[in-house]
Amino acid sequence: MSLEPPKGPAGTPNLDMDKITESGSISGAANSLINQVFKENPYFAAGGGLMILGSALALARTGIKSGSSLLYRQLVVDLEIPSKDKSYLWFLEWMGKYPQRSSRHLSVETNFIQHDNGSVTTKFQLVPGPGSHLIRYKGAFMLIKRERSGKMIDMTNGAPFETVTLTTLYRDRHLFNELLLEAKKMATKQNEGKTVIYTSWGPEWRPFGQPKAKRVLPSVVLDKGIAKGILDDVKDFMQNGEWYLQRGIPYRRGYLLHGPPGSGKTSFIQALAGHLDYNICILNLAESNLTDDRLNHLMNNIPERSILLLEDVDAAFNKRGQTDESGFKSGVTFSGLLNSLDGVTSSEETITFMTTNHPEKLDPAIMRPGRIDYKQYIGNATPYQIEKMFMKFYPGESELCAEFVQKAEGLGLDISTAQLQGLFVFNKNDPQNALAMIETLRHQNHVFS
Ligand SMILES: Nc1ncnc2c1ncn2[C@@H]1O[C@H](COP(=O)(O)OP(=O)(O)OP(=O)(O)O)[C@@H](O)[C@H]1O
Repeated sequence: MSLEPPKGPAGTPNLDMDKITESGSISGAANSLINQVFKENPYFAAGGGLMILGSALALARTGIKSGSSLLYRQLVVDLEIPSKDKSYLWFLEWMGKYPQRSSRHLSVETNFIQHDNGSVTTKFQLVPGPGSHLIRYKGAFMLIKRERSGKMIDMTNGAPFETVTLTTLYRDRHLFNELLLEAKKMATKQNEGKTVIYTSWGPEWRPFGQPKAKRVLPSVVLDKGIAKGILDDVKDFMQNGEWYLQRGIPYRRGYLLHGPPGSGKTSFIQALAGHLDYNICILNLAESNLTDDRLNHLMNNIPERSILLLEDVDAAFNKRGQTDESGFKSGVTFSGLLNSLDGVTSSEETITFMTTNHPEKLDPAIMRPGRIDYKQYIGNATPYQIEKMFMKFYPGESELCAEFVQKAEGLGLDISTAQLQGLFVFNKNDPQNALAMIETLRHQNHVFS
């Protein structure tokens, strides 16, 4: 049987037809069909064929693309760390110190480091800049891409949003966790023996400068028994989480330290945080741009192991929109503060310290247990404190100390411990002169010069 090739539209004989044999195989039939469709078909010849070919190619390309992306997804795995996440800075710092990396784009981060003796040095750290970087971690290759979003800006600080994407083979995905833990450990180690001070930055907490060397508790001299009383209470609270849980009581405790300026309220809370190995989140309620919403958000998102310190808590008791003598206008309302205090719900314990120079301005509603559970007056220097502070500055000078205390009492001095410290700092190595200058302290706002 022979397959008679169909003639083309123009009646021209097809060259391929010559190759068709008498045997009439199936392949011959297919060829003939192809010829029919592609070569002798008038639509195909008129360009329709090109269209089909084009579409077929496009389809094939899409197929290859999605096939390869499917393969990519099967073989590799990405981890995205947005700049809003806590581990973002840890990772950059870790990467800055990681030896096996090939980074061509670097960014500088300048930090000031406070040493135990109080001196400060500057440290420049080169961290991977925006772009791609390749590292080898525990035998696996990882592609690190740091990208800045051109459009999105963090409204709180004007900085562009960034992300770091880590890509590695699927089988090595467990290394992500190990890497992040290592980065966290490195960051925590740097803060060992130090107190991190957080301040509010828009709606979030950010470390304020470098972690500070811990202030030891005895360096803050309070009147007899005060420091011990607070410390015992905090410790007792921290050891009784189970007790609170079993009774369904929110696991939080509020402390109010009130008294004149410069009596050591803030210093004591910082030293207490250091003693308990806690960090501290400081919020000043007199801040003009602090609103109820921001306060609520901040109080519900305190970094772990941190004491919350609300300074000038009386600011919330001014009527909304009212400005004080210094022109401050607080956006935090009384009900906003109460709601935030009541709303703090954390599985961890929440320790809130509040300070004020004007306890008389506080509404009694804040004294309800759960808001303020422990109230302590921290006043001006008592003879007990004067003696302790003198001996702290001039060890071994007990005779001069007794004279100093007697003179202070005789003068009826009502001065803050900060003023006393000022006199001793001015006469660093001269207790005799400190004694001679004691009268200057009678003028409350005296500046030593
Ligand atoms: N009792 C104290 N013992 C040791 N240092 C003190 C004491 N009181 C004040 N100082 C020193 O005085 C300075 C101011 O103290 P601090 O800020 O703690 O006072 P404050 O009571 O919180 O004041 P304010 O009410 O104005 O916030 C600090 O340098 C601190 O070291």
